Amino acid sequence: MRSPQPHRSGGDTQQHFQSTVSVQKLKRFNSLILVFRFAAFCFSLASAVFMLTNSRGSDSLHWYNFDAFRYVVAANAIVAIYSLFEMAASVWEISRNATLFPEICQVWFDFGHDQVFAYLLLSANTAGTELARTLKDTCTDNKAFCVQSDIAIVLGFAGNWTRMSKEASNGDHNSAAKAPPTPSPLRFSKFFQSNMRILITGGAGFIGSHLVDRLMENEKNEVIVADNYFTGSKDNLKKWIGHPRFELIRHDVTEPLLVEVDQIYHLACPASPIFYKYNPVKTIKTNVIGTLNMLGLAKRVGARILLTSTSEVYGDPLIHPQNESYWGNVNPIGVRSCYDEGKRVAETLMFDYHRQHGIEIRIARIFNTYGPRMNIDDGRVVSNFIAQAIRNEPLTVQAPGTQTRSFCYVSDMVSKKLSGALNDGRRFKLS
Ligand SMILES: O=c1ccn([C@@H]2O[C@H](COP(=O)(O)OP(=O)(O)O[C@H]3OC[C@@H](O)[C@H](O)[C@H]3O)[C@@H](O)[C@H]2O)c(=O)[nH]1
Repeated sequence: MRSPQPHRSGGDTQQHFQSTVSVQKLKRFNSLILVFRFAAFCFSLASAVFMLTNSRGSDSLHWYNFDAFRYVVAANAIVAIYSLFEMAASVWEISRNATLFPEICQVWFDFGHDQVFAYLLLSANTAGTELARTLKDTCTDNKAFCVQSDIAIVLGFAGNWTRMSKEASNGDHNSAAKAPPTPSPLRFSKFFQSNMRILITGGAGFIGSHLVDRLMENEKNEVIVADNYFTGSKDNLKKWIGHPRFELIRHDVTEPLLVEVDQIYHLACPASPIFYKYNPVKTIKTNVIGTLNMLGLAKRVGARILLTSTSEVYGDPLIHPQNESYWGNVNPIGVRSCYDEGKRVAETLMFDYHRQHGIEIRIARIFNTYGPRMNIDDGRVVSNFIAQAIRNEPLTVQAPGTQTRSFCYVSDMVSKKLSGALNDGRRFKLS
């Protein structure tokens, strides 16, 4: 089971995007497990107690004179005690939104061992049933333990059934997410502390270059920028060119990229309407094939990956402000669809790679960002207004004139939201 990182800070109460199973989903799932564990506990305990408290019957025979019945008591008592421990673990997990063990052990703890206990109960209760059947003819009122044994066996089978049902519920959860791919062995070396190698696609662009500046401040970071310079520019990165921890590659993300990195910030895509509408087919390719290529890379090298998505995944939203549970109102055939739908597919790919291959993902839906290094002819409203104001021209307000936007200054976007997003397990919201 892939689970969210324990909330170390415990204080992040915002609604978020996140890389893994949502906290609510985890809570629901752990609650379901708790119910199964409680049921198994009740049935097994009742079965064992039924046998142990059996003191009726004055004849010389008693249940403990028969191996099979002793086996029934022992198996049910073991399962009851173990279920008690499991229930305590469940309660702890639900209260902390966390899992008790590392991922691999957790899968075993949640499901793997259920079969062992289920078969223990099954074999014990089957043996008990066989014996009860043999004794049937000889069972009289004086041998009331036979009846109680039957009831205990039935309860034991019920315990077995709950364990098997819990195991069956694993299917859905297993598909929720796989364990992430293993990062490079150097990550865990005691002797060699490599730098964090970070790939930024679209790193020569407006937001990307600010992200480079921010990540280069940390001397433990090596930054590789891949950009095809369609809307980005080497000028944005000139202070880093030649720096030993920096590398700039002219590369189009629609082609595969073979690099060894620990983190990927996938920003590559024109973001301004006039640029993404210029070559819509290319825009879709960048979003779909480019994201596939980056996810393939993340899978191969075990890197975490962040996709910068957009507020445009909401299309022409019908609710304001948009929260993450809103799925949007998007025109699939409009002139902006290449970008809107492209980013939506990119988000889908991110989550499918996460669920299918365990890739650790982050998605940032960026709203309207402005600041230094924005192209003067970027076409977005802030740069347009500033350019028009400088030229003493009237400001153009496009129809209908009632539209609203959430604006964010680029350094806030980068320092508060993007740059740390791949370093911890916390989730985050962008607006
Ligand atoms: O000169 C202008 C330019 C734009 N506008 C209006 O201002 C609003 C904002 O438009 P912008 O072109 O700045 O861009 P948008 O907010 O639609 O999307 C932009 O910001 C969010 C990002 O995720 C997107 O990638 C980016 O396209 C629109 O309603 C637009 O019609 C004007 O009124 N005048």
